[in-house]
Amino acid sequence: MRNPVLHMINGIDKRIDALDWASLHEVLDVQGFAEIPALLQENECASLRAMYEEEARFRTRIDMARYRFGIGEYRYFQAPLPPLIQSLRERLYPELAVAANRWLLRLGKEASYPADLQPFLEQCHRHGQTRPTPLLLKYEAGGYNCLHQDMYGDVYFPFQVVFALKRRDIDYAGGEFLLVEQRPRAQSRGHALAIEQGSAVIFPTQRRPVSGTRGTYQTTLRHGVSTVTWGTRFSLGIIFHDAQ
Ligand SMILES: O=C(O)CCC(=O)C(=O)O
Ligand SMILES: [Fe+2]
Repeated sequence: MRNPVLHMINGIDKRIDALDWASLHEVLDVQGFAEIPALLQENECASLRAMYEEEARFRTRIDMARYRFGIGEYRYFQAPLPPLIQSLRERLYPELAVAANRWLLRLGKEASYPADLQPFLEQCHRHGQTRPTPLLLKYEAGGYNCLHQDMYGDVYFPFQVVFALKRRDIDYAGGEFLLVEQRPRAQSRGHALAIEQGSAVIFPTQRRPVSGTRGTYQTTLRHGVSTVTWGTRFSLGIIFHDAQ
């Protein structure tokens, strides 16, 4: 177990390095998604929530009902990203790129994801995807997010990460993070994840490889949020590919 005092004083970079990545990789390979326990501190969650009201930080605001995406609102940050979010994106990327390349190999494909975020973003930029995608989401009672995928152009990274920024059953109830896995020629399987404040889920953007008796096949995943029954739920989405 990590020393809780060290955990408090260490910056986010050190906290990410100190995660049990061996077990996260194993869990990702076996079940396709993995929970990261308490990575953000309470004051960090509070400061991220407070940013929501600072209009100048965002490039786009989406009223989900308008597009029939659900009920709630989200805002995409504009460049330059706040340092905490930049660090999360930069520091989570390299481990997830290792997993992404391992998944390509399992499918008999060549490893193609650069080891670091910057060259990956340059690939996005060459495809006209230049707008940053990290976002804050806010749902009031009655809010929800329909099952969806977040691809914003030809280039996309196969993992994304979502952080809960409010306390379950104290600040809000319901609002589980949903993942539905569509299996070829079989019924879909759903997962409802109750994420604690400061914790996160790593999940596949689009597909994941599954090893079967006749080799490796792929399932398709969609994610969303179940109805918030009371209170306000805030979350932070870290998407690694930029948008068109
Ligand atoms: O609010 C949530 O937990 C869902 C976030 C989401 O859709 C995303 O990060 O792409
Ligand atoms: Fe999403």
